[in-house]
Amino acid sequence: MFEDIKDNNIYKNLYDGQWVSSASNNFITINSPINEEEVGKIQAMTGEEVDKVVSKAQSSFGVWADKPVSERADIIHKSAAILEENSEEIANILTKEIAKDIKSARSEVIRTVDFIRFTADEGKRIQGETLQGDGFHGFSKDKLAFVTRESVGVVLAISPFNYPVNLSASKIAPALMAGNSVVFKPPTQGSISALYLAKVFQAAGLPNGVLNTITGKGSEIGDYIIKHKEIDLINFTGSSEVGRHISEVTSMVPSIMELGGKDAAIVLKDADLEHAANNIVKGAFSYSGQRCTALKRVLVLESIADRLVDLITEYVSKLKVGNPFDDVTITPLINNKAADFVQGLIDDAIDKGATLKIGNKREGNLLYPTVFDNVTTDMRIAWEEPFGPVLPIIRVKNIDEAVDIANASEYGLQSSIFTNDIDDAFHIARLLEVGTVQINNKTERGPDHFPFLGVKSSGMGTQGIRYSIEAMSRPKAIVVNLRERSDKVGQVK
Ligand SMILES: NC(=O)C1=CN([C@@H]2O[C@H](COP(=O)(O)OP(=O)(O)OC[C@H]3O[C@@H](n4cnc5c(N)ncnc54)[C@H](OP(=O)(O)O)[C@@H]3O)[C@@H](O)[C@H]2O)C=CC1
Ligand SMILES: O=C(O)[C@H](O)COP(=O)(O)O
Repeated sequence: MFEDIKDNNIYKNLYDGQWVSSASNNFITINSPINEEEVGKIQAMTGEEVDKVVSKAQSSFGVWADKPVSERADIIHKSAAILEENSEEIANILTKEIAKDIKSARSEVIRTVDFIRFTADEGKRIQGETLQGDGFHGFSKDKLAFVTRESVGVVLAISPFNYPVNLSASKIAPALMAGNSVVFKPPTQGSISALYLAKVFQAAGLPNGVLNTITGKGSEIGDYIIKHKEIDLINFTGSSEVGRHISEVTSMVPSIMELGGKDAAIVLKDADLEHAANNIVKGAFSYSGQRCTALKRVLVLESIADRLVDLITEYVSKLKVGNPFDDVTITPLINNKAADFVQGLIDDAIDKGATLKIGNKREGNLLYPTVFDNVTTDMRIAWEEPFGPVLPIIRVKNIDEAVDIANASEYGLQSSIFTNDIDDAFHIARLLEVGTVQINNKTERGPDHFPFLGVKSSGMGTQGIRYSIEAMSRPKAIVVNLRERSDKVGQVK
């Protein structure tokens, strides 16, 4: 099934329905973060090849957009079935390539199967509408708008390393259901898993040229792709830094961005502390904290802080650390640079007097889960996104202080509130400057048909199955202006 996507472990790219090699002869070796072993090589594509890919996507889009939506849905459903059949092989590649623990890798693939199926069904339900002019002063019933939903053209999908299958499919499938063609630039570390996914869509029967891939380092080829004149919409997930850069260098290109976060868990006096601690530990440490929605700080009322800190420390001490192919939660970070960055945040917190409860142990890029109590707002860890297994706990005097600190972040993805008082929960939820507030649960993106969005530096636009299809399509109004008639008036029964 995946034979044609590589040659001697050098992965090719999907172009016009064929797996092709780059003329650049410039390869990027993908080593496993687990042990540095080579997983494979990918190709650094040239600007000229990018031009060919984008114009192929432009010329192929009309045929796909014209296809009845039911036929598009059949192909998308088939890709879900093919992905499911090959889930074990793809989960294994994922684990090797990004060191995600095998259980989470499997669940990433199966969640993606479900996502694609739901998208195929939802796409069929998305309808236009008709409007009558007389709702607006000065207009009559003789003016009628037929509003349909149209594709936007070529969608550039750029995904991050931490969910190379799921966050790629969650752009590609809705873009395709909306009738667009797709140029897909996967994360370099994650490219191999992502190319498997592209093969799955191709094998399901997508017409040639409707989905094409571009591999190469974002820092080298990224700007060339995003500034391409024939890209009609950019759907990007990644760091706020790169997201901001994309906004700055593109002009008049609609974009959807899911960016970084610094999600806070606010724990009130009456919370069920065991439930809160359990959720906080899962939320902060799954995939070693390399999730945009990871809980990245705890704001706890002083009166219950000792107990909560003890519970969190106890649960963290039980987390298993090691090889992602074993039954562990904490695995090596994506690379040494990422581990150095997290270590810098840990060192800064220690220098400034935070209380280390557990952790601060390192073996190369494997960082043990680390918890700090008594973190103060002069410490970097109070504000910066670690994307690693470290959790700062900040003690607050009251709810107002918790809300102020939560909102002082440059990010605004999600927040959790733990309390048994629904009035307090709603009151605080309304004050928080984030896309989503979770009451009595960890922060998380799913279920995937819920809206997913960030405010401030956490993003723009909204994703989530129906929201994504809508965001990657546009309304078109055809307005009929009937001639006025004076022969009969009034309501016909
Ligand atoms: N809000 C959300 O939904 C999510 C947010 N994130 C955020 O993503 C970050 C971690 O992911 P990471 O992959 O490191 O993020 P990056 O921003 O480094 O990279 C994301 C993607 O952008 C590409 N890229 C880099 N530079 C450019 C450029 N100039 N033009 C076009 N594309 C470019 C990368 O390619 P290459 O790999 O080749 O550099 C990669 O495919 C964290 O900050 C995290 O919070 C992650 C997941 C979800
Ligand atoms: O990339 C991320 O980090 C995701 O969008 C978060 O998804 P999750 O909450 O399901 O882990």
